[in-house]
Amino acid sequence: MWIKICANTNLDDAQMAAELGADAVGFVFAPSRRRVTAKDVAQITPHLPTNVERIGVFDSLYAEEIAASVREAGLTAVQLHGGGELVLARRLNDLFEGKIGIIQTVHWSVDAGEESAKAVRQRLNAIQAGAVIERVLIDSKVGQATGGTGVSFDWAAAREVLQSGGSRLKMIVAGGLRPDNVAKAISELNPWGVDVASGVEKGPGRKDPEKLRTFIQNAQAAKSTHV
Ligand SMILES: O=C(O)c1ccccc1NCC(=O)[C@H](O)[C@H](O)COP(=O)(O)O
Repeated sequence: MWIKICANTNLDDAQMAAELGADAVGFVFAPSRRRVTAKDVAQITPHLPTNVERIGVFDSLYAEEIAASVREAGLTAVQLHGGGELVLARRLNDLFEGKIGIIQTVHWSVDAGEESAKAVRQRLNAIQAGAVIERVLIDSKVGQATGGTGVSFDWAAAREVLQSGGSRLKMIVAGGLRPDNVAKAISELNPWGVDVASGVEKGPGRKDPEKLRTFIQNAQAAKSTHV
């Protein structure tokens, strides 16, 4: 199970996540209480183990702007968290000659009922047909808030959508995950990976060591049949 610990704001938290077994650490460049700058992240990334992915979360729709932050901050992957037409992913792929990881966020609107399932299914089909993005992160949208909400979407409604709509994509589940529910999310949705921000914090932008340890242990121990 691939595990991303997101919304890091300081070196101690990012190093702790890596030491406890996270596969990736995330930094939020989108508007957020946990927002960081490329300059901040450039002070952190050189001190992380090279096998840990360093992922920037962007809502920008401008590839050149994102690329400048990637270079300055020493990132290995981007999470496209804004509207994200495939043209943006293609442009980034070209700019980095395929040597950048690209994760596309697809939002599940928790207020939209059955329309959410339909919208996510359409989005997954389009992404799969575009053949430029390999990994998709499904996150909750709550009102206008698109990340770090601490709210989970309807896993029962999502199960069939995620397993059929985009079966060649690597699915990452986010939104309201915590140490006590991550195993249930994995058993219900059988994702390729999981992602968490607020569920392992003691306050915005500050990780809680015990929550982090338990989250990673529980995610690693959960059975997933994803291949
Ligand atoms: O974490 C944020 O504050 C944030 C704000 C705005 C856009 C994205 C943001 N985070 C991106 C992530 O990938 C989070 O891990 C994801 O939204 C899950 O957050 P949470 O529900 O708090 O675990």
